Amino acid sequence: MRDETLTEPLSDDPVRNDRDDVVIEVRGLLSQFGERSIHENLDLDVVRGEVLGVVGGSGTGKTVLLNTIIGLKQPEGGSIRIFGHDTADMTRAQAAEIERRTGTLFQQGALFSSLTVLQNVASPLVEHTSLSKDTIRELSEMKIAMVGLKPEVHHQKPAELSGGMRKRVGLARALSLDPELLFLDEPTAGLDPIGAAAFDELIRNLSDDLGLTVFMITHDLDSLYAICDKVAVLADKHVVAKATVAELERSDHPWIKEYFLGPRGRAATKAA
Ligand SMILES: Nc1ncnc2c1ncn2[C@@H]1O[C@H](COP(=O)(O)OP(=O)(O)OP(=O)(O)O)[C@@H](O)[C@H]1O
Repeated sequence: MRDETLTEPLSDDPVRNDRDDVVIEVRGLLSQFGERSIHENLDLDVVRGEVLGVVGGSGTGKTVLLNTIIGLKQPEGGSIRIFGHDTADMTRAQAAEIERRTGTLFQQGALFSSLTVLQNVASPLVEHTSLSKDTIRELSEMKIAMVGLKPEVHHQKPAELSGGMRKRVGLARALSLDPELLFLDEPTAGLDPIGAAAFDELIRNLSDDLGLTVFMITHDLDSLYAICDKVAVLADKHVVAKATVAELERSDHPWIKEYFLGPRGRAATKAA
């Protein structure tokens, strides 16, 4: 159960929205590996058009939550609805439709090392559409330009690129099917502060321009302040709060307090 004291300083209902523009609805989620539970009774709503930051201590289950929402891990209990479809009860066609409407940037980029940048970005289009080769190439080139990469990279392999460029290629691939919903697992991890700020700005602009809903796991406080509309906090095996950073700064939860009001949190507040 959520700590009721936490709901006090936060807006309306911090975790559940009960609104019809909910894109992801998680209810009573139970996630386990063997006997060990990672999530218990976890509720979360992600609302259309919001950039949601997902934070929590190391090992609290942020990546497991993402993997469970996108269907890479089956939940042991509870329910998950994406675009109104219950993920436990979908036809293959519905699952394919959801895959087409979502894009994911995994923590390590998960690029195919033997393929060029262009081939990597094109791969979801090859898999999910019957477009001609020329159209796929043109669309992929557009996505590569959209994430701020030059045409010179088209024929390079991932290993020839910097970490920041690889992240951008991963983002271009995640955007290749024009998703409505984007999952990002620590997109700025491993980037220098300037590269991270540029990547943050890119995500915010994409969200604003394309109306994307973004689910972004991050440890990067600067990203939370710079681009997130709301932040969901994972602790004690569930989402203990979902609120704006300003609201979370007033929370009494010990982990949230330490996170936002500790030295790094204060530095990020000043910089924001
Ligand atoms: N395939 C697996 N088998 C067993 N345990 C797993 C597996 N995947 C994750 N776990 C465990 O689930 C817990 C949550 O892992 P997860 O990667 O979701 O944490 P996280 O919050 O994303 O952490 P970090 O911030 O360090 O990336 C960890 O204790 C991890 O060891």
